[in-house]
Amino acid sequence: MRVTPLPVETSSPLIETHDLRMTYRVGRGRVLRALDGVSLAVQAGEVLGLVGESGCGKSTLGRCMLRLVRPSGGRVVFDGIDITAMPERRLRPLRQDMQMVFQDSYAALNPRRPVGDLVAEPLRVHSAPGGGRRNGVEIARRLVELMDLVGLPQAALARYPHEFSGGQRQRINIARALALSPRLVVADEPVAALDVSIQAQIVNLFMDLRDRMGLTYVFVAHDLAVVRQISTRVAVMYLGAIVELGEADAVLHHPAHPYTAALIAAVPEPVARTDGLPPPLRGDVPSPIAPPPGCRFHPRCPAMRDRCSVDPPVLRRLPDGREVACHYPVLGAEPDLMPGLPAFLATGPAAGRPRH
Ligand SMILES: Nc1ncnc2c1ncn2[C@@H]1O[C@H](COP(=O)(O)OP(=O)(O)OP(=O)(O)O)[C@@H](O)[C@H]1O
Repeated sequence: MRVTPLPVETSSPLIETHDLRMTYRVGRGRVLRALDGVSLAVQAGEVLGLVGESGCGKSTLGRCMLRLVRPSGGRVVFDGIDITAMPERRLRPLRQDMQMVFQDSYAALNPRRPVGDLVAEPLRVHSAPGGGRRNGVEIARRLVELMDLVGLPQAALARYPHEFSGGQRQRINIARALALSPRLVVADEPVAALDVSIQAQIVNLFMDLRDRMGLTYVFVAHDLAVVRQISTRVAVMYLGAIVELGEADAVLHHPAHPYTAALIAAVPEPVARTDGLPPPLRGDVPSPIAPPPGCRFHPRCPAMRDRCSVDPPVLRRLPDGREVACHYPVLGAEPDLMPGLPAFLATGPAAGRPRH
């Protein structure tokens, strides 16, 4: 099942980041750049899939967007309001509109409290829409609605987290995240820890809830099949930066950045293309403490040329509307359009790299 794009407002994005930076001091005066200038905008009703290898900054970006952490630089704007440096007291009412679902379904749930208590917590902590506290009857009614929404029986409310399977616990986490009817949900690898058969059910639940509640998602996942199923647009990250951003079908069927092409090729059963795929990625992601000069992907890139090792490419718009940070984007990523690709396929990056 593919997601049906909702009518997207083009005027003002629900969430925007501008040149977002997040650095961590990691000892001996060294600085790790987890985010190095990320700018993007997500319109209401969109599902933005965030993909990239482990450590490229996906979770950090999600956390900065929701201001669970304060970025080191740049701006985060939610619904037109700059929340970058907003104190917690002022952020509090906005938090109802922005929720997160995490990968570990167990960690977020206190094992000593029944599900009803856990899901009711945000309803008790935050005021009702008209102001004032919700009473017991209102909370009980909302709990029943939420169980129905996420496909759990009402009896689940009286049980404890350990009595549920991973998929059911993730449904409980989703119910909790949706309790206050948020507008934006950042889901950080929400199905990665689940069995494949259960993954599909939870992804379908996310899609169904998005349609029913008009939600906007930022969906972090390393699994491209999942991302393709749910996303309207996709942002591909590498070492703290976006390297490709565009419509999901365009990016995943016709990758323009060699890194995107390589990620797709790394999927055991390709999600999008079955012919002439470029090689799976070889080697590890370099350290974000000392990223390579020029294009950060150049040491692993099968299409690398001299310029790539000295001149950092900026994200620029291609004629089809997508944005790509590559000096030599390859629309379609056909092997014959990407120099060095067949050799890379056979032998790996060092031998396959074209000589200039
Ligand atoms: N609190 C922290 N202190 C130091 N470094 C951190 C901290 N949080 C994240 N990092 C580093 O920032 C970089 C980006 O991490 P992040 O978790 O955002 O990546 P990711 O793409 O979500 O990876 P994964 O898929 O493994 O979760 C990594 O190099 C990580 O080690």
